[in-house]
Amino acid sequence: MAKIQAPVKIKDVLYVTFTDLTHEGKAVAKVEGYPLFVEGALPDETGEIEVTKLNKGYGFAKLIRLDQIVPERVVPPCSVYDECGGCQLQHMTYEGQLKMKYNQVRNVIDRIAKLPDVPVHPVLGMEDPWRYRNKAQVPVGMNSGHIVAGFYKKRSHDIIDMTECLIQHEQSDNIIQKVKDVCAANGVMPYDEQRHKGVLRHVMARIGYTTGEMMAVLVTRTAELPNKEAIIKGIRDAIPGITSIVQNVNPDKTNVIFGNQTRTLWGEDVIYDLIGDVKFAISARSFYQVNPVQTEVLYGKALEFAGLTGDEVVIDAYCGIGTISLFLAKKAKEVYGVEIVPQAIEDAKKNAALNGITNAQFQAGKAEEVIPAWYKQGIRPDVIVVDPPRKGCDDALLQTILEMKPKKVVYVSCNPGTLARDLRVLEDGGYKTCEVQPVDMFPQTTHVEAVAVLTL
Ligand SMILES: C[S@@+](CC[C@H](N)C(=O)[O-])C[C@H]1O[C@@H](n2cnc3c(N)ncnc32)[C@H](O)[C@@H]1O
Repeated sequence: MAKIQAPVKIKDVLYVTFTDLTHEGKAVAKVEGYPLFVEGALPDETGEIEVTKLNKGYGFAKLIRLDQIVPERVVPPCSVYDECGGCQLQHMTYEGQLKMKYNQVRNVIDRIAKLPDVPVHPVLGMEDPWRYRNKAQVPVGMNSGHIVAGFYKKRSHDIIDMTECLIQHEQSDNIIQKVKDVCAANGVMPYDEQRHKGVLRHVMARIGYTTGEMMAVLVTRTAELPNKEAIIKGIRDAIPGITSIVQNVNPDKTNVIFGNQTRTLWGEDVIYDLIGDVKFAISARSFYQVNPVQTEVLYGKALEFAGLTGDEVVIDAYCGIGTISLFLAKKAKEVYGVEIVPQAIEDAKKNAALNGITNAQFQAGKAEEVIPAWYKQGIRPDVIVVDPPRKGCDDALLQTILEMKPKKVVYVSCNPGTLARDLRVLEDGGYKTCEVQPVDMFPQTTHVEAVAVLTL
């Protein structure tokens, strides 16, 4: 194996100044230009670190002590912040988080898209950046004779028992605790991953943010749920207002949470929620945005950027359950949505019907294959909205957009790096990026979404 060239050795203890924060929330300390990534520090802080791992071109170190700290540093309010790994920025003020996310987007728009003159607006953050998630799913296990439910400890499958998660809706905490207690009281054994024995594997809680409807999902290894009727009664008694209790069966030895079989034990098969004035039916397995408050902010921006007057043909590529399509349909002449997951397309069609929307059509398939076929059939969109997964748009789709020449492209992105890469392709093909608006969908974590608008 080639020897790694680095100016430091494993176990070296160094005094450093941190200069930057990576998109994963790790601080960067450079030694003779060689970057070391360190958890728990912030830019401009100084302190002692111990080198733990060396790679070609970069390494890792652990923080021993901080010497000078910055005003952006706060005490993380969550008691299991260091162990859990679900949040990465709780040790930073919310203002500091928004500034960091802005820099992240600005940086790639400058460096990768090569658009230093394009305005990137300040990040649209939340008034209250806590308790925003509408879906919680946690593993269940046994620890010292007690049933525990919580999150996997960083880089392990040890379950941290927790009674609250500060980014989850309060009712999700309640549902998880009560389901755990009721199952324990009725002799339901938690799943033992090592021996592939036991019953209860995961608990999921879903909340309809605007309707207050609540769903509890028990993921079990066996189809049979011991003391089923007592469990249903126990959960209903313990959680007044619950509207749906569902069982999902996953008999496999796997890290995948859900199995293929889902049945409603009591109540409704779905809960409902609203984004703007569009109603969505959400089943146990449906994909649905997890931060409903900021989803409305993000889609509101996409709608504003699309500038619809009612006469436009719109394509929504990577449409999921049609959230953006249905949000736009009320202001457009026609909307065509395409999505790779057939079940999501079924949900999109149901949600269109639920809202009496008749000018939205949906097709299952790859955006990069379906949209060129639509083009051949003579469909000429005025606006194309794309909301791809983290890897960004397929190049074949970008080339089709350049051929179709819609007046506007609205790009919704969960990964600034691939957004910037794709903006460059569209710019080289003749589009102009007018502005970029980052939106904070996931406070306390390092993720940032952004929406950009391009015109011809
Ligand atoms: C970031 S999500 C956006 C979902 C939706 N716009 C929303 O806001 O709920 C990206 C979606 O793209 C879908 N997807 C991934 N690759 C795809 C492809 N090649 N063609 C079409 N859809 C794809 C995923 O299944 C996922 O639903």
